Amino acid sequence: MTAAPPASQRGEDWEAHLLERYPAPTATPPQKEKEKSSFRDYSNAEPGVVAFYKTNHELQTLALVLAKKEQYGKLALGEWTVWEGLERLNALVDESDPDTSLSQIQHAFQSAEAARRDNKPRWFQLVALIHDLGKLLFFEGEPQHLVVGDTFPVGCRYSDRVIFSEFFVANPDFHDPALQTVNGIYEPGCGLDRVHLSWGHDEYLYQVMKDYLPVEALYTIRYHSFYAAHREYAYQHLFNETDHQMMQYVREFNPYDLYSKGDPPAEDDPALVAYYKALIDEFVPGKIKW
Ligand SMILES: O[C@H]1[C@H](O)[C@@H](O)[C@H](O)[C@@H](O)[C@H]1O
Ligand SMILES: [Fe+2]
Ligand SMILES: [Fe+2]
Repeated sequence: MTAAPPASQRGEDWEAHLLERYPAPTATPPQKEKEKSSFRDYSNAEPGVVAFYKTNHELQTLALVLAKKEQYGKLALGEWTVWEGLERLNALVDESDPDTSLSQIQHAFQSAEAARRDNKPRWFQLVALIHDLGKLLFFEGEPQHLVVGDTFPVGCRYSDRVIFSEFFVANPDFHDPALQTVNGIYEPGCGLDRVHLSWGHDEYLYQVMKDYLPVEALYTIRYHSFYAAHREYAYQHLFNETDHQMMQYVREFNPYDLYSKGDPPAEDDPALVAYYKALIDEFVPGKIKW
């Protein structure tokens, strides 16, 4: 492997060298198709996954979500590059996820490589790489139930299409009639932008990336964990026209997030790293506020 030239001298030659040294993977591993139904099988989930959702559903109240939005919306944690963020994630294993016990940086590469293999646009590949980066809130001291897992609206009736919805009975909001009508504190058709989802890595990373990425990318990041909506078609009464259109991007992205968890982990290859560092620099160069 040739050592990377300094950033200022990396032109087309360097890119060409990378592509030659590290061509985009071509064939999708054939065994993946038949395994699709075995992902997100919560009925056979480990006790840790069930315990995670019990805590998550009990503690994520409207009041807590508003407080976390206020706290982290200031982006006052520090300044670092996206790559540094990815490196921070390396030590995290997601307790809510029945499908992977790899580190999050491996998941980031698997997802991004799957997108690259299918020749998805550059912004889509970047989303695949960084979509879970908000999980670094865990390293700022947040417990996993405020960082990972599926998201759901707070401030209105819980849908039974949210996984483990039986656990909502222990949430204080469940016993507040004003928060348990179909629309709750929202106007029908108000649009998801006005709806507060349970706090976690999606909303946080959306806030961090707001000024850097195209709207399709931001929307995908913000709602990728909202399975009740993008997979189960719940909460449509809160959607506006934009949501109906934009949710297609989330649905298009989902297989690259979910099914890539069955792919072999990426090799430790400097050219792979260089490819993704260049991709990051294209959209989010240098240090940004977190
Ligand atoms: O367990 C997973 C994991 O935490 C993902 O990052 C999140 O996006 C999914 O919605 C969740 O089910
Ligand atoms: Fe995620
Ligand atoms: Fe993910």
